[in-house]
This record gives sequence, C-alpha cells and structure tokens, in this order.
Amino acid sequence: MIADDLEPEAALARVLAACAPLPGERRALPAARGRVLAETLQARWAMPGADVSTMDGWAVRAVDLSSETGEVELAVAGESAAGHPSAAALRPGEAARISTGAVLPPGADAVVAQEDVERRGERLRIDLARAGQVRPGHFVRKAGSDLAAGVEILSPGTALRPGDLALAAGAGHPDVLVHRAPRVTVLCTGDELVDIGCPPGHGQVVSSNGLMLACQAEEAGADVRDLGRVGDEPEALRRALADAAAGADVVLVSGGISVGDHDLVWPALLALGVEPIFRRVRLRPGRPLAFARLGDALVFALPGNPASTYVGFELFARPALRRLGGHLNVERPRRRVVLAAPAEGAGRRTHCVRARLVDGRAEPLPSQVSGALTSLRACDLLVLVPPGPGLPAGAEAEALVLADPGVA
Ligand SMILES: Nc1nc2c(c(=O)[nH]1)N[C@H]1C(S)=C(S)[C@@H](COP(=O)(O)OP(=O)(O)OC[C@H]3O[C@@H](n4cnc5c(N)ncnc54)[C@H](O)[C@@H]3O)O[C@H]1N2
Ligand code: MOO
Repeated sequence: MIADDLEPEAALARVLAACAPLPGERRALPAARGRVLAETLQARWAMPGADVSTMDGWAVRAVDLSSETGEVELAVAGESAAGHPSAAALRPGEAARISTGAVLPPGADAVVAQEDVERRGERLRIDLARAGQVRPGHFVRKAGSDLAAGVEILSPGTALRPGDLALAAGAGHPDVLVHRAPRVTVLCTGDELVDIGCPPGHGQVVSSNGLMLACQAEEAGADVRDLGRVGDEPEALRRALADAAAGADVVLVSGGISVGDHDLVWPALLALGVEPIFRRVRLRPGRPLAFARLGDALVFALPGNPASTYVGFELFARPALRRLGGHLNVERPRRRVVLAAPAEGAGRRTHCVRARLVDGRAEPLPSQVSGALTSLRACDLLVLVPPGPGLPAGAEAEALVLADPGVA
C-alpha cells in the first residue's frame, strides 16, 4: 500500500530499500575516476620491483664507510641510471654513479648523496662527518617496501580518486571493474516554463530546475539525459514520462505534483501503471514529493518550487543515486552545528533550513521561501530543524554538509 505523509527518515528508508548497487562494468582507468570499485584489486608485482635509490648520488657498500670519522676514498666504477640498471657488481672500495629511482647495482647496499662527496677524477672523497652514518639501506627504497606482490591494494566499495587510480595503474591494473553509473533522466513540467535564455513573459518563469537537477545528479555520479520541459497536458505528460523512464535507472521530475487542477504528474504516473511507494513527506520544503517504480526505473516526482526540488533531491534522490552507483556512504556528511541566528520551525514538518557555514556556525539564509531561488544562494548546509516552533540562536542542530567553505 502507498505510504503518505512519511517522516523524512522513513521516506529515506523506503528509497534505500528500493535501490541496490548496479552491476559492474570494466572501465579503463581514466574513465573509472569517481566510480566505485566492484572487485578486490591485488598488486600484480612488488613495488618497487628492486632496491632503488632515493637520492642522486653514489651507490656504495656500507661496510666501506663503517669507520666513525674522517674521510673515505672510493674508486668510481660505472653508473646505474633510472631505466638503465647496471649489471656490473660493485667491488670492495668502489662507488657507482646512481640517480634517484635507479636500481642499486649488485653488491651495493647504500647510497651517499651527491652533496656529501667530492669527486676528483676517478676518485671519490666522502667526508663521513657530513655524510653521517651510512648503514645498509641508507637512501634505499627496498624491493617490495611499498607493496609486496599479491597484497590487496583496493577493496570493493572504494570510490576511486586520482591517487587510487595511480595505485591501480602502478600495481598492474589498466582497467577495473566498477559499478555502472546510474542513468538519470530529468524532466520539468509546467505550462509557465520557458527555456533558459528566454526572457519570461507575463506569468512565465525560466525553467531552472532541470539544470539544477542535472548538475546535482552529475555531482552524485550519474549519467544524465535532460529531456527539457513538457506542458500541463495529460497525454503529452504521459508520453514524456514513459520516454523518460525508458532505459533509465532513475527519473527526476520537477513540478506538477501538488493537488491543484493542473498538477498532473501523479495521475499520469498512475495511468502509466507505476508501483507507488510514497506520496508525501513531512518536510519543508518538499512536502508533495512522490516516489514510485515505473518498469525498471525509480521515479522521484519532486515539487516544482526550486528549493523544494533541491532539498527533495538532496534528501532522497541523491542517496538513491549513490546507493545505485555502489557507494558505501550514501548520505551527505552530518555535523552538529550551532545556529548563528534563530531558525524557524515548520509545524509538524521537519524544516530543512538552508544555511551558510560562517566561522563554524550555521547562518540561515535570509529567505527560506521555497519558491525563492535566493534561498539556495551559496548554501553550505541543510539544517534539520525538528518539528515544532523552531530553534533560537545558539541552539545546536543536526545539519547535512553540502560544501565546506573552510576547505573548498
Ligand atoms: N492546496 C495545496 N496547494 C499546495 C500544497 C498543498 O499541500 N495543498 N502544497 C504546496 C507545496 S508545499 C508545494 S512545494 C507546491 C508544489 O507544487 P508543484 O509540485 O505542483 O509545483 P508547480 O505548481 O508545478 O510549481 C510550483 C512553483 O515552482 C515553479 N517551478 C516549477 N517548475 C519549475 C522549474 N522547472 N524551474 C523553476 N521553477 C519552477 C513554478 O513556476 C511555481 O512557482 O505546491 C503547493 N501548493
Ligand atoms: O513543500 Mo513546499 O516545498 O513547502 O514549498
């Protein structure tokens, strides 16, 4: 049976219950960035593969430099450069030129930095007071010290960041199995809408929600198809919704979900045979927010007021997209914040107050009108004000962190 007037937590639980991570697909590394790993990766070889120098200087036998003080003289013998290992073994009393990252020649077990020696022709003078104690392993990165062959390097559920891609590449994985990105279609409804770039006539508004939803969905890792807008005409709306659902994992619809004579989205979805999951949430902004399954697609019918669309996406659609994409953390980070000014309550509903983070405190934006685009300007936090009269300045509240200007 369809649920109505759900608490936000209960609505989110139903959303997440309807989502499972999408199957894996193999992607070449650059294209796997931001995707979530669907396999365990092991190092295909040891890293580094041999003992290598960490300095430009001279490969030596530490035993030749074992006296405590004074100077040591060694004979210059060959070179090991990066990419050109020397096969010649270092004999007692010899030093080989070596560059950073180059393999130590056989027999060598330490490196002396270039700055700590003086070269005179084929002789090398090493001032032991300057070079310090040169023990075996000095300025050497041992074979396998970073990773031994076969050890696990990345586990399923890892959202791949640049450093992870480099690690996978270095350890022998040119492609990786990652969860498929959710395919999202965005559709805006309403006779009053005009396209971005068109000055609105009397009673018209620029359709900004589609752009906003597309950006939010992309930021959540989705592949987005924006279908633009459709008017308040039942047949056209049904066709547009059916088209939006074809091949999609998630459909994001904005507008027309309230109870007015021209709010046709819910009847259109029912006519298409959706499996309804919930119809409204005890939330401001975002009360008339419906969630249903249409074929293989999950449909979020979001209220058209810009802040309602935005908040509805953040609280419900984003976690769904993250779950589908294989992320382990599906929600925005939460943080307890202290209010820099009073935050209004929304009666029986949770009030999702848009706020800025200023000096560690939550400063509610001056407008909290759900139809006002300025109520989203430079919004860092969604402060969850519990049902009731609101909270005074100085009170603590839970907030979802959208952006942290301190670290951005
Ligand atoms: N009798 C009732 N009326 C309303 C209720 C209610 O419970 N009973 N709920 C109110 C609440 S809360 C909300 S939120 C809105 C949601 O309405 P709809 O989802 O039907 O949205 P629309 O009427 O289509 O549009 C509302 C508002 O948003 C503007 N809009 C719509 N689409 C876009 C877009 N793509 N880009 C920018 N702005 C858009 C639209 O022009 C309207 O101003 O219902 C209340 N009514
Ligand atoms: O839920 Mo509406 O989004 O309060 O304005």
